[in-house]
Amino acid sequence: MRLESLQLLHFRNYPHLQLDTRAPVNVFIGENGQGKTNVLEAIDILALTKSHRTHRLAECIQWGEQSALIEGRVQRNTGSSELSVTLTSSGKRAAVAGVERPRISDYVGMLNVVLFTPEDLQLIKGSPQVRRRFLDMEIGQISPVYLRDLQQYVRALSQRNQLLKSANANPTERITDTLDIWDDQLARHGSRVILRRAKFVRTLERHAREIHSRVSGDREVLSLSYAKVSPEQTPEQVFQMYLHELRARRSLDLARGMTSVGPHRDDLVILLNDREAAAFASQGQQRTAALSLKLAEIELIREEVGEYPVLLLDDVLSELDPVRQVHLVSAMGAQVQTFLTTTHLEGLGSLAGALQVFVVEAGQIRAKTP
Ligand SMILES: Nc1ncnc2c1ncn2[C@@H]1O[C@H](COP(=O)(O)OP(=O)(O)OP(=O)(O)O)[C@@H](O)[C@H]1O
Repeated sequence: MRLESLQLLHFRNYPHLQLDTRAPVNVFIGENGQGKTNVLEAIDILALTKSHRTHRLAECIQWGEQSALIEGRVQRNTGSSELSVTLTSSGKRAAVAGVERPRISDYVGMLNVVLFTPEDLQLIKGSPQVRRRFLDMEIGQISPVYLRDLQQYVRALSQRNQLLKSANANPTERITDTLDIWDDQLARHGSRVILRRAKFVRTLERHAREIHSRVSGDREVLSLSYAKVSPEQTPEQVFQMYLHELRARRSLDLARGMTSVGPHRDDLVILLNDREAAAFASQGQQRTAALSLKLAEIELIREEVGEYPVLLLDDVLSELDPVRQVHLVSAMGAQVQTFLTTTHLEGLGSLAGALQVFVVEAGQIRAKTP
């Protein structure tokens, strides 16, 4: 798929921007702080209605303005569509061809993106939260059902935690019956989230393993596992297992006033040659593993949705050594439309014919003619 045009209104440091982005590789070049990342952030929001930089989308509205608008035309095998996301201080609205989609899960997936930032190099070493977010963002864009299950899970979790806290503050309160109901709700939604993540991780592993073996020169085998759940288990089995764990930890949860087990605590475990990469892999090995996971995501989305996603690379080339750069660059262009930010064009020579270079300067962009 391709993002053919992008329009911004009062987004970050862009009062107004209109870009023709039909080229296979769109490069945004400029000094620091000029607005390169802002463009990728806008595309990320257009795709996912979320920003990788902030949870508070209102921060993206240009200072002094009331709202921001991101619009883009997406060309897919099935046809083209006009997408838009409006940000205001009170929330966000997403629309297709001008018609609002009140449920975000009915919007996400119209434009698929894989974003790779220097922070993604922390995927291996970072906290479990980073990896959970990675899973949620990626599964969310290929499965609207997953997004709904996750939302319902988060709601049930917050209710259960409130109940635990109030019981903790007031030990004489009888809450067993109510807690039984919330345990059931939590296990119902949570088991769907767990099973979907386990399935995603299994497919991701298949792609990542092959890519990693290539990038590491056949020296390393990458394996992934998630929450000790096998994708072959039935929903009922996972439900019973999770419910059992919730019951087993009930007194602990009551004492702590919070839920100690479930998808909000699970981790994606990444192994290199059967050893946990976070603990044992060198910096370089961790970078290779992160790169393999990102490239695997591209393949996985193609498998799931039938065409390649758009790749967004935020200042990541300069973070990789020449060997890893070559692997990343070889994924770009012909089939995978790519948007990247950089301060120099080094390393992109092989893509010369596919490049459209945009020069970014203080919230203004001009297309550089070859
Ligand atoms: N809400 C906003 N309104 C107006 N300007 C903003 C807003 N948010 C951020 N900016 C401005 O956007 C600029 C940063 O843009 P961006 O992060 O895209 O830079 P960059 O070109 O990617 O830089 P670097 O190469 O350092 O990453 C800063 O000058 C900042 O002041």
